[in-house]
Amino acid sequence: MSTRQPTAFESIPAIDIAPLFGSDTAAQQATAEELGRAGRDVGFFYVVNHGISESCQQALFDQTKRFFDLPFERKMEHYIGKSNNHRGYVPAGEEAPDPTKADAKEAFDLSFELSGDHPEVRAGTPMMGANVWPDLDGFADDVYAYYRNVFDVGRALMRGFEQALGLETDALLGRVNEPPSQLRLIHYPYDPNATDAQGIGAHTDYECFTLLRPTAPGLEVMNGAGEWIDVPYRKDALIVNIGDMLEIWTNGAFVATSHRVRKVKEERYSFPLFFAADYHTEVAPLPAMLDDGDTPKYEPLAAGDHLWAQTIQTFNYLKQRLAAGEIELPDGARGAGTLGQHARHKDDV
Ligand SMILES: O=C(O)CCC(=O)C(=O)O
Ligand SMILES: [Fe+2]
Repeated sequence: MSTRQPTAFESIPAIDIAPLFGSDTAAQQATAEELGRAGRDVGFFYVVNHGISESCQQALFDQTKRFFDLPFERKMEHYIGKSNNHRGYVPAGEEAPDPTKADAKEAFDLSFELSGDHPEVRAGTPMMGANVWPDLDGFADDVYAYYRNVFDVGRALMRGFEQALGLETDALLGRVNEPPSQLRLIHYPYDPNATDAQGIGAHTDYECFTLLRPTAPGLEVMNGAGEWIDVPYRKDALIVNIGDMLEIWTNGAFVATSHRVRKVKEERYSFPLFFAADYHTEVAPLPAMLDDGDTPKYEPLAAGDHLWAQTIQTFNYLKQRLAAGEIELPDGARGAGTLGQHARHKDDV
């Protein structure tokens, strides 16, 4: 696959997205163009003036710390392997994108909340349904309040991308109604002895894009020259990166940039919201993204099946269910880490 690479960038841009929430159409267009440049050249950028209050973010941090500070047995009461829609506590070692290198992290996974009588849930669509919540005062309210806010920022960005790409209104956002968009609460514990352990190995994200709020430095992204570039910590920003689905929709005009988390000397939390398309969306290069004579560079992908297949191949409890014949890989599933820029760089990292 010969798709574009990001440029040999040395830093990632910051974009003030306040105009996306206002009514000044010229300012909106200018912001959309900045988003477009960043999506094409870098695949990563900070967004500032995103509108999520500090108190909302602080409540998320406080609740997350309270949860991860619980004894292991209490956390395991919410073990993700007890859930039938992939919600709950992910102990260190459970998720292994590269089985030869364990990530030094634990996590708590939640997603778009759907009630048990929703048709998708009744139909048994993977990963759809209700969240699992620990019995901690205010945890569900505070964490889901952040979810709603960051999801709304994602919607505003999706609109901006439509504009940046010259697409019709709803060409992208019309496929985002009740998506399997996960919010992960991630904890990278401080371990002074594990100096060369990775926090999280190199990868691209599977969805349209990700909105990340870390609490400390450690994130690195790979530029078009194959060099790892540090993403300095900014308290006032969310970090946005393009994922596989937007790379495919744009026929490679936007790049899903590889990234990783290196071990840092401090305890670190991070909060990625993976902004996905609706489960049954077919993601394929959009006709409007093909110039005359261009051919699609990507096979179509079923959004939800792609997420589910990648998840099955990277979580131990799901690998076991697969081996036991309790679940099946969706038809046409791709191997883990075989798509986009990451697949091209895989041997370099
Ligand atoms: O923790 C971070 O800064 C990044 C996490 C990440 O890349 C991911 O979970 O996909
Ligand atoms: Fe990621």
